[in-house]
Amino acid sequence: MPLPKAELHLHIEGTLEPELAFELAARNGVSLPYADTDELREAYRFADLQSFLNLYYELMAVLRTERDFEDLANAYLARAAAQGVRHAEIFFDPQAHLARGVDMGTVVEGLWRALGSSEAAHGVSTRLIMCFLRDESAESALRTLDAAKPYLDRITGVGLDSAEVGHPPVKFREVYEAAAALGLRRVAHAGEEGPPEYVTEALDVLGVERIDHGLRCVEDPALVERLVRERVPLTLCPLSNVRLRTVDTLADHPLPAMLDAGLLCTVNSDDPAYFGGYAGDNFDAVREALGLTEERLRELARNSFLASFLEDDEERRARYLAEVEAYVFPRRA
Ligand code: HPA
Ligand SMILES: [Zn+2]
Repeated sequence: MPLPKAELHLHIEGTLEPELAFELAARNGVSLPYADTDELREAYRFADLQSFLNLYYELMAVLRTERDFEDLANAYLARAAAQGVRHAEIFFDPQAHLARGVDMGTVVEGLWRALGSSEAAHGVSTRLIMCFLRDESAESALRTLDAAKPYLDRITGVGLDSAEVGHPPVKFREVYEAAAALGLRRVAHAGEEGPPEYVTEALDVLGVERIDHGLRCVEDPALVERLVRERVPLTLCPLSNVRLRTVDTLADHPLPAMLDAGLLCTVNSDDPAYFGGYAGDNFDAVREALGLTEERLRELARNSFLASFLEDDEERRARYLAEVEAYVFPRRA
């Protein structure tokens, strides 16, 4: 049995495995510029965030119907459950679909068909977080929030993703204020490729409760001190960092130093179909590469539930936390 954990940084569109991409392409009569799954996998050599995003947006062309989004989410939930994920807070990128003529209802209803039955089908509780694309305009983000209004009973919060550098959090002040007024929780990607100042701005201007990635906070000791003091969770994605070249190798990842500093770190998969592994694979990889002790791994799992948006179900959070404390690591060969 794998260590129980929550996944807090997961783009549902980034769970599109090559096999499912080809299946959906055939179902929808969409042609992909790759001969087969092997040729597609060959394209998974990224120089940076943008080179990944180009492929990520290109492959979304196969997602057209409610059933496509349902199948995508079910495939993710099954894989996540097998790796010990008990609770998943799932990002989606509506603007990328609206731009292709796929409306908000198709996306949210389709995802919900899987998320609404996830506890029964997979034993995984879920939340949905709608992300704004930061390389699109602030007006587009406001229109997207407006389009989501009929579905707010299914959406827990808002996030901010896509190309970071040159698109500081302040650009989205207005839409985050509007989201807060609607009772939505707030998170944002910051400090993945962008500078530590973007982390500070996301906290001070957007009022976010968690920072997605936040890796580059380590360049600013005063910021680290603040994140520790205010117990701001960071949703780290170690395999993503290697694939997008934000760290050279996993052995160079600052996760151990960040934990030593007292930061509330969590480990997540980001876009597992593209970056070489799901949540459990990320835990295994950091354990191996960084020599994390069982108590450090337990701390990461505990942090994931402490950082999750389970305020409306504290009983469940307590149950998950108890599972973490009771977990017995298997003997290693
Ligand atoms: O890792 C990421 N960073 C920013 N935007 C994204 N959209 C999907 N994955 C990512
Ligand atoms: Zn991400």
